[in-house]
Amino acid sequence: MAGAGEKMAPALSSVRVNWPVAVANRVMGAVHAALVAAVIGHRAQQLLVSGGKSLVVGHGCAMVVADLTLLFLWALSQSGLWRPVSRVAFPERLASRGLRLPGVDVLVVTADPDKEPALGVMNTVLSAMALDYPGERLSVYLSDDAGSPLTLLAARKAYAFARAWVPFCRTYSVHCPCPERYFFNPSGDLVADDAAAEERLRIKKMYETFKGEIEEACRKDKGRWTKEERQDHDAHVEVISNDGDQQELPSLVYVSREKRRRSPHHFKAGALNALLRVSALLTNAPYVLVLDCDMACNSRASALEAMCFHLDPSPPEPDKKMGFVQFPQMFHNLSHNDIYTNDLRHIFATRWIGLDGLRGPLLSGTGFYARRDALYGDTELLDATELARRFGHSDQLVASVRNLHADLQQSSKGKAKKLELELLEAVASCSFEAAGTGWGDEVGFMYQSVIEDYFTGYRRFFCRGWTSAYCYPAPSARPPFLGSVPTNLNDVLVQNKRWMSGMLAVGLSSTYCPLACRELLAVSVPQAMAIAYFGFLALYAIPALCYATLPQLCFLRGVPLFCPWYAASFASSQLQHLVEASVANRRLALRTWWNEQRFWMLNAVTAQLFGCVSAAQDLLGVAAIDFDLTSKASDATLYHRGVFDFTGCSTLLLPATTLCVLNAAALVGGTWRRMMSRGGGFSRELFPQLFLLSYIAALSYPLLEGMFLRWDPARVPGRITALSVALAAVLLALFSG
Ligand SMILES: O=c1ccn([C@@H]2O[C@H](COP(=O)(O)OP(=O)(O)O[C@H]3O[C@H](CO)[C@@H](O)[C@H](O)[C@H]3O)[C@@H](O)[C@H]2O)c(=O)[nH]1
Ligand SMILES: [Mn+2]
Repeated sequence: MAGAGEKMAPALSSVRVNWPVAVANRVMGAVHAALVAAVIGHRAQQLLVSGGKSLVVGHGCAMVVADLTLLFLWALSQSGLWRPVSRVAFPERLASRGLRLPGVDVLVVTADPDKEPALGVMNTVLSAMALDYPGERLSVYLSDDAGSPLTLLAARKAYAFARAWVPFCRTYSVHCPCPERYFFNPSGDLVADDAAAEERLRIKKMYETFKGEIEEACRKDKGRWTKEERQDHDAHVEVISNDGDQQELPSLVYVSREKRRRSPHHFKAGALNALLRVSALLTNAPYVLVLDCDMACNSRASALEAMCFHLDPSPPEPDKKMGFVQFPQMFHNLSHNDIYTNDLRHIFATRWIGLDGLRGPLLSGTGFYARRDALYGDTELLDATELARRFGHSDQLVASVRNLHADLQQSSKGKAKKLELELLEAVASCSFEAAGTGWGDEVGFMYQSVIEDYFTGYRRFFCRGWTSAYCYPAPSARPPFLGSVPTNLNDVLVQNKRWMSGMLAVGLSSTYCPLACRELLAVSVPQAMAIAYFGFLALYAIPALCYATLPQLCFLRGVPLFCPWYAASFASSQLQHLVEASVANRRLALRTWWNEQRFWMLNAVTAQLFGCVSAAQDLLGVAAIDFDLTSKASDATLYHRGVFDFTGCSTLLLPATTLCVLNAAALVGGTWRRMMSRGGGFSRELFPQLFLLSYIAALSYPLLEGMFLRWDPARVPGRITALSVALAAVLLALFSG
């Protein structure tokens, strides 16, 4: 701490706790906890006085399990609401500090030129090259897992275009570094004077030519490469830039690691680790920015902003050891009526802000600036033999690890060294890791989960005492990065299933369960809870299944299931949800609330349910979890009209459609039976069930409509509808008495 009177340099960032929201969250949390305790107490009492009547006991026990699971998940989720904060970075103060900016290696990953069109990937590459950062300290590495000549060709062309684009962005202080968006979707980023306008037109023409060429090449390339060729190819590294006359331009390096069908490639984490090694040999920057191929920079400021947190020697929380600075995932193709809740509001506009007030948000796969040495783990005291064992047998690589420590603080590395291509390709080969190195376990991005971001953030950073910061833009500021969301239901569910199974595999792992991780519990219990919450998220499938069957079957038989406390705890959980969504949207967010309720229910009995199944198979060693790539090229017309697009939906949707038919049938059948019964009408005790069934019917209307009222090609596939009706009929016949 500076003594009184001592002049302190202005801080590079500030942090403020949002107390009104924190207090509101805590009060609502306390009320909800009390109400749920009352529900569970009441249920237990009912079971005790039931005298062992088997029906009541059966239903009662299932509902207790459902409610305890809900309570467990809810309790874990609360730490992300406890202390929301907002941060501001002051990059303009960096210059006055006289700090040397460290090098940054940008790691961009792509895997499939059909699902990830080359033009989009190149826009991401170009946007990173145009970041507001000294060109000689910025390098962009593109990993192409398909080893596609098209992507390599596109990268060469992109570099040629960057020679005009990057200087243009710098000269005219362009805000949007992504050319496609700058030229065709400008948002307040047009240059004013004539000379600038002329230059803009010239660059735009160049961009159009570049775009035309890429699109033409894509057309020619379509279908030329088989899946087998993409899974089986040599390593290829090409330093596209690095010529003498372009000192100021960031270098661009194309890396296609070797892939062999027999050798596990560990998906994105494997690709990132190959990039870490190649970049260590060439530029060895102390910081890396990771970008998915569809997550383009939308502001040029993020690199300097991130450095405000990494470099500030007197941050507001001096004990923090900043491992990475995470920016939110935001998306350019969101619909106003976001029926698939693609904006991930729950994570990026709520939980991460809350976790930032504890020890920082979780690593989110893309849009983060991380310290290379933190990704490497503790290496400072290791001797040469141990370094070679962990990092692999490359003298140059081991030397780069050593150098990293020598000058982390002063390092301004960036210019690529001249190296033999064989050296670079050797570290990108399958055999390099296969030789029993620590990659994927002790070093780099971790392999044990397909959700490499979640797992790496947790094990590599938080367990080892590193913290993180969340750089969420002010409402008036440009989103720092913009990615793309899947636009049909099947893609969304497949993506969610991967997340759910990957996270649950960590949650259920006897070695890695966050609630049993001593290192983590020692630094922060709330953070362990938050990490565990995501690790167990898929378990929502269990209560969802109970709530989608038991109340329905009991309603048909006229058996009441809920006490009045249920209504109160249901209302309180809805209120919490509405407040969360409204705080995030800065207005009463009824539509967001409704869309999220609906998608939550749908997701629970599809992606989360199948996520549980694949995590269980993974644990038992029956089948490994796969990384199904998300398509970035699906038709978005229906999504933008707010209509569910069921194209391609498969068995993944079946539980949802079956349960929705069951619910509708129970609602109609149960009401009919009550009306026809002697004395007619409902007993008061059945009202909560009547309400629940009606609520579920309203939420699942798009499914019912997609099965029975739509005839367009994007309706629920006929065989899924037929199967659902048959399954629901069997369930009703078996259990409705
Ligand atoms: O074998 C692979 C598989 C994927 N990728 C790349 O990984 C990125 C993410 O894949 P995507 O299909 O877009 O997955 P998403 O579900 O959209 O990604 C989310 O979920 C991932 C974890 O499952 C995180 O890594 C991502 O950052 C996060 O945005 C893309 O650039 C892919 O090209 C590879 O390089 N190699
Ligand atoms: Mn993606």
